[in-house]
Amino acid sequence: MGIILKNGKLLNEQGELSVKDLLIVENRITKIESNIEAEADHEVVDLNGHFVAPGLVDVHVHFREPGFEAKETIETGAHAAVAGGYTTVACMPNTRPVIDRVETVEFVLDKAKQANLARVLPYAAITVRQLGVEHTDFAALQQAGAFALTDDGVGVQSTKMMVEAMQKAKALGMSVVAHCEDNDLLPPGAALHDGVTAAKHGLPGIPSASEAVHVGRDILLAEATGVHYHVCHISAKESVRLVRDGKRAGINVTTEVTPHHLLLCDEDIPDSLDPNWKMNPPLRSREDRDALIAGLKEGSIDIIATDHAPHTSEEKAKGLKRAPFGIVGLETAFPLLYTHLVEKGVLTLAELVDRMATKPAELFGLPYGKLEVGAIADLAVFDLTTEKSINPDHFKSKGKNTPFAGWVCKGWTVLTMVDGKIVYNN
Ligand SMILES: NC(=O)N[C@@H](CC(=O)O)C(=O)O
Ligand SMILES: [Zn+2]
Ligand SMILES: [Zn+2]
Repeated sequence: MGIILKNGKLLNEQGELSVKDLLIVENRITKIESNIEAEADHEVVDLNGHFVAPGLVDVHVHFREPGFEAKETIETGAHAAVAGGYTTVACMPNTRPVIDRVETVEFVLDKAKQANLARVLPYAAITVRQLGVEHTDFAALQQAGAFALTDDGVGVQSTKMMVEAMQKAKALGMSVVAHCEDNDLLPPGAALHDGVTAAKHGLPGIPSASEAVHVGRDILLAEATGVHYHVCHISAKESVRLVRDGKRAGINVTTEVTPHHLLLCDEDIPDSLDPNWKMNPPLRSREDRDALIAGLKEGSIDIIATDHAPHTSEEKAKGLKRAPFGIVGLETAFPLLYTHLVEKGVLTLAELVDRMATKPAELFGLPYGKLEVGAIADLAVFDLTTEKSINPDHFKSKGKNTPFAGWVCKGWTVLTMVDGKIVYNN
């Protein structure tokens, strides 16, 4: 019994690639060797020298179910995940109803089980209906299987609500994950960063301080409460500076950055102001983008998360001001980052895998993200040589909203395995 994955290229301790076979028995990797002899009851899959990585882990996706199934369902989202090499994703609670009660957590877990593709771990909201007024029942939500606590989609405006959430979360050993945005600093109708592109088009802008003020506040509250505090989709250089300083002070703060904030800046937004370039937080300045890359490289920024935010084409056709914020990311993250960071020498392949699989699992105490004997068999195989351009029509996701259409990349998923079962085979 078992599956032999033959002729895969794996990273060794020195960060070099070497050809190996893997034996998977039930849901574990039981052997990684140069040549594993197949026995009669082994299924053999030839990987043709493609790159084998631990399955990617994304702690920030929006799967829209319940309530917004036209944008995405848990099944289509999970399909997009495995098509992108992701084996575990954590989905955000800004659904309708909000994931703020036990029944909704159970609903998501149930749908994920039915889809039987990626592992889908639901966040629970910090506040009822994400209105920022009353805490949810953290203990009950944790018991039901909530991954962590967040009001992603909106910032927790009240300092009192945030500090008390941190105190309760700390007592339960839960992480607090924050969309950092101070609404007092937002001009009405702002869709772009308060920078050159907004100015060029005479538009109001979203200032970096609207993010950084919350990052700073919450790091101080994390210090006071001792909770694990994680910053969502960091975008501004000021925020990176605050996280770096917090880490130096020994505070338990971690953060994620998206592929789009690493690869794009506001100067890249086309004059058409296509709403596929509208997301929250917005693409900031070139300097901000450079600070994010440096932060990721040095470890001030811990991990990469996509903030996969599908919306319908109708919604995105409403023009910059009226279209919703958000872009999809699951099916393009690895090819984009492999091509534009690894091939250009900004990150090593080992660093990319660390930031997309190993570290995200580690930060949240998940038993995944490692490719070694004894590990749970969650893995992804990528083709690092064939070039293909990004075509949203080919996405498994219902969301086609991406600014990366037409970008030519390497690093496309060949095969994804979750818990010892092949769930995607291209
Ligand atoms: N990132 C976005 O632009 N949009 C997200 C919300 C969020 O992540 O804050 C969404 O739910 O669409
Ligand atoms: Zn957010
Ligand atoms: Zn989000």
